[in-house]
Amino acid sequence: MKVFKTDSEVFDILHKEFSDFVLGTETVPLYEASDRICARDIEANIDVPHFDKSTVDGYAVRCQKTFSANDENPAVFDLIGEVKTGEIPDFKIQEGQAAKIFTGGAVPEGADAVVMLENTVEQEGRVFVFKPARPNENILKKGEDVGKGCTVVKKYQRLRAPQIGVLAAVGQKEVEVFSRLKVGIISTGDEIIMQDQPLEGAKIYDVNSYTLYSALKQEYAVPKLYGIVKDDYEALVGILSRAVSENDVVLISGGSSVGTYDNTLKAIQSLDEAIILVDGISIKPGKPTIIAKAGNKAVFGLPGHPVSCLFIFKFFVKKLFDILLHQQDTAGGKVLARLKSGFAASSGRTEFVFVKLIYSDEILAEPLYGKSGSINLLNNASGYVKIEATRTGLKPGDLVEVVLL
Ligand SMILES: Nc1nc2c(c(=O)[nH]1)N[C@H]1C(S)=C(S)[C@@H](COP(=O)(O)OP(=O)(O)OC[C@H]3O[C@@H](n4cnc5c(N)ncnc54)[C@H](O)[C@@H]3O)O[C@H]1N2
Ligand code: MOO
Repeated sequence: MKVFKTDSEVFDILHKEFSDFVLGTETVPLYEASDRICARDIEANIDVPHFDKSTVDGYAVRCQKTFSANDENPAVFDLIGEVKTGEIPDFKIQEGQAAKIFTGGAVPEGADAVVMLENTVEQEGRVFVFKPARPNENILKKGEDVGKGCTVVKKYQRLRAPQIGVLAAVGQKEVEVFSRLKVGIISTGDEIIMQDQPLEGAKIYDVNSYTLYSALKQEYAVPKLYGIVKDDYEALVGILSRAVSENDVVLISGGSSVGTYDNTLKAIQSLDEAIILVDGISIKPGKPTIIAKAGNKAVFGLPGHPVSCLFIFKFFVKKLFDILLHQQDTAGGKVLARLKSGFAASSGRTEFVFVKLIYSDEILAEPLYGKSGSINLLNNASGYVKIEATRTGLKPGDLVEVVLL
């Protein structure tokens, strides 16, 4: 008899088999690098700032003379010049001297503080300072933001606005990132048709190509459609081999359960260096899922039912992506919610129940009932609740963890 794997066994297999996957890299302009994954540690090759920088408009001085300054007894300085923003001053500040400076200007040598304009009065070549200033006050020291030689962005780090900002600050115009995963999508089944074909007999429109394509667009992936393949072993082998040669991961939906089982499984087995890692998972929905490795490529035989297909994508394919891309778990956020009504779970498998969240005084989770064939179930769902195989169900009022979709 066929032995079904548990969900945690499948996670372990994915880790074991795909952790050493080698990702390609490419160099992209920094403007285009948003959300990309950095391909190497990047060290700053300059200090930021690379000069002592004033953070205010005011006067650069040696601050000791200001220590006892107050409204009645200002410290008095001789104004000896003005710092042009963007230029390193060609003069030095001595005891008792001040130079006018603007925000972002380079603090002249000899000065150890900048007093804010608001705390001073300038009169006939002299500057009166009415408040004490501390050493380094209003100065961003050379290298204080980023020190030369320090790692600013790490390999596998996701580049968001702050990381892009720091790379811009150290003078990078482009950055080496990991290439997006190439993912092929194949739908199978004699009954599946494209939306521009007439809806005759018991044909149905292809949903899985669309849901998978759309879900992949939100991932670190480039989806490629290979169309609908009839229940024909030779045709499937042909398209599957091409898809595997052109992609890192291939997703075939349909034909994975017992009826047409042989086609998908056999087609995968026919691939060069194919190893079937998983053939059936003890979960609901998604039991008839196949996972295989062909060389260093991953192939998924996903259940045909649109809900099961998309759920397996979210639960296992996304997990594989996290492993390939060395990312922490990027599955949805979680919220605690109180069950609005109970439900029975009797399959003997780990069950995932879709729920709609209702935000009132507390967050309520309303279970959604429907079969895995009904895509509108997912359309109405906010997330899902996991029920371990050992449980027989959940009661109204139970506190549950909802993984958001
Ligand atoms: N005797 C058994 N029958 C079934 C079992 C079982 O264990 N024993 N498992 C059921 C479960 S659970 C699922 S899930 C489905 C999975 O079946 P397949 O992966 O073989 O998929 P198909 O039979 O090809 O299709 C199932 C269903 O989904 C529709 N479908 C398929 N592809 C698409 C698509 N691209 N877009 C929209 N809808 C699609 C297809 O027309 C079928 O209605 O098997 C159960 N049966
Ligand atoms: O796995 Mo099926 O997805 O339970 O409907």
